[in-house]
Amino acid sequence: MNTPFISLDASWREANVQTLPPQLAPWISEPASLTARLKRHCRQFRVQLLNEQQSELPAFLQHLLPDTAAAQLREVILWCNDMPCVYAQSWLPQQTVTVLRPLADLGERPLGDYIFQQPGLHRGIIETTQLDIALPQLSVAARCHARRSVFTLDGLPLLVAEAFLPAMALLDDTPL
Ligand SMILES: C=C(O[C@@H]1C=C(C(=O)O)C=C[C@H]1O)C(=O)O
Repeated sequence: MNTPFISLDASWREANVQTLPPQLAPWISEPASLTARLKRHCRQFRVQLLNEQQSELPAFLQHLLPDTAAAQLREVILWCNDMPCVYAQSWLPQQTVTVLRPLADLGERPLGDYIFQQPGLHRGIIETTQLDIALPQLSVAARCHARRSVFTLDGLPLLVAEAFLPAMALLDDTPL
């Protein structure tokens, strides 16, 4: 079984804006596309693909994506102004990818640019946690706030998790 770069097995709870750090609260509670919000806050935005492969769904995720035998794991870094701001890990069940073919090989196209264009998109609750993120190739080793949601596209599920890296603190709060 191929494993993700980073395990996001932690104790997740429904996001409560009151308990989130003020600077990150708007990002963690953003109901629309994180890609779109990041693009509004940086001059240069890009997706670095770390990993895109068939993988077994980890046991701690099975309650979120029930009846998912096989899934595509996608791991990316979202870069803003040449700073690594978000590590994202998405799990795309085979039955979802079979129907929504563009999900099979997004490469460096942002997942959000696709799913938020689709009619019939529904976002489930936003859960948050804090966990240790180590990305030695990016000289990142920090305890980070993270969020995750299950989306459905006309009933087809996918799970998206995002960890906010230390460079988020360097992003200008005001949109450009
Ligand atoms: C779901 C979104 O897509 C973003 C882009 C991702 C990708 O390209 O893999 C993954 C998670 C998000 O940060 C979004 O924009 O909200």
